[in-house]
Amino acid sequence: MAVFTEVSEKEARELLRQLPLGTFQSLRGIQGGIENTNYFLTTDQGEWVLTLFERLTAQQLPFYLHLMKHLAHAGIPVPDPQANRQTGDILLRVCGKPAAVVNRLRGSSQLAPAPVHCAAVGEMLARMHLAGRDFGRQQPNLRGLPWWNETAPVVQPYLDGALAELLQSELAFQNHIAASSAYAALPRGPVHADLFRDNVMFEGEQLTGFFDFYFAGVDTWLFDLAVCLNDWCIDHATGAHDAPRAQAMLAAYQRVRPLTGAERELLNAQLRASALRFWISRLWDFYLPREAALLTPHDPRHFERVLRQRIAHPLSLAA
Ligand SMILES: Nc1ncnc2c1ncn2[C@@H]1O[C@H](COP(=O)(O)OP(=O)(O)O)[C@@H](O)[C@H]1O
Ligand SMILES: N[C@@H](CCOP(=O)(O)O)C(=O)O
Repeated sequence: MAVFTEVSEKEARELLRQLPLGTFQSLRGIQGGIENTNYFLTTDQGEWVLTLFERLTAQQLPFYLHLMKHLAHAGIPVPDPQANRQTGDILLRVCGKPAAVVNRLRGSSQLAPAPVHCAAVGEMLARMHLAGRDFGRQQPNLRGLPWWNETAPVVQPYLDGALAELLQSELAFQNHIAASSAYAALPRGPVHADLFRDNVMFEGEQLTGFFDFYFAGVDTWLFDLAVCLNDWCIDHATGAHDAPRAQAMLAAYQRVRPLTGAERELLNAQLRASALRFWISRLWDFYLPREAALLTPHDPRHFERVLRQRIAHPLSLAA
């Protein structure tokens, strides 16, 4: 769980004076998440989520917050950042840190998804990709290939020989893929880039929202789909793909936006890329942790297993 910065009731009341969200009732630190400080903030008008950004800067944040606003206005169920009543700003400041207040989504995470949940995620993901096409701002995926190249040498000294070798060889493979003409042909746009089970809300089988856009960026749509397939459609104990869930997600995605030839060709390379991305970030969080009042780091070995599975058993696409 993560509360890196303690927010007092006084500071919350002060914040609410800037926002048209009613009067303070309660503030509660949220368990879960590893990047930012999150609180549930309740007023007489409803429930909100207050996020203090711990790593992201005031230069990076407008992309995420305006993307959420853009998608919310396009009818995609995502949290809508609330604006300062006087300045209209959606990037706020709390305890000296950049901050945002968004509406609290209904529902809860579906941590044991069935094919029907994977299909709902696939369909909404494709709708979100299409809705992002006319978003005007640009910011790369900050956890993309340049960050992997920069961070792998930092974590490598902590790994034994076989693991270091896997890291190096996969990174070399991904650099090779990124230089290919098929990769250049992949459709791109704003992507979520971290749409794991814990970043989607469901009420029963109904998807009620995508949230936590703070790893979003412009990247290939296929990478975003690969992130989802590697989390929603695997057996968590082994990392192996679960065919009914994977096919449900792929079919639902493609009913909205069929994959191009280049995407079909590179699906497995991007599944490996997504496993590598989260393996590196988990190694980084594990071996170079930050201080937090409430924090449970994620297990890096999980994505090492997922990567090995993706290399050994490519996923086949139905014709
Ligand atoms: N808009 C929201 N609506 C409802 N719950 C939310 C919302 N944003 C965050 N949460 C809750 O807070 C938890 C942590 O948020 P998350 O964005 O995943 O943190 P982090 O940015 O640190 O990864 C989520 O698991 C969820 O329970
Ligand atoms: N989903 C990533 C880590 C990012 O954490 P989140 O709580 O912001 O989704 C992982 O599982 O490694």
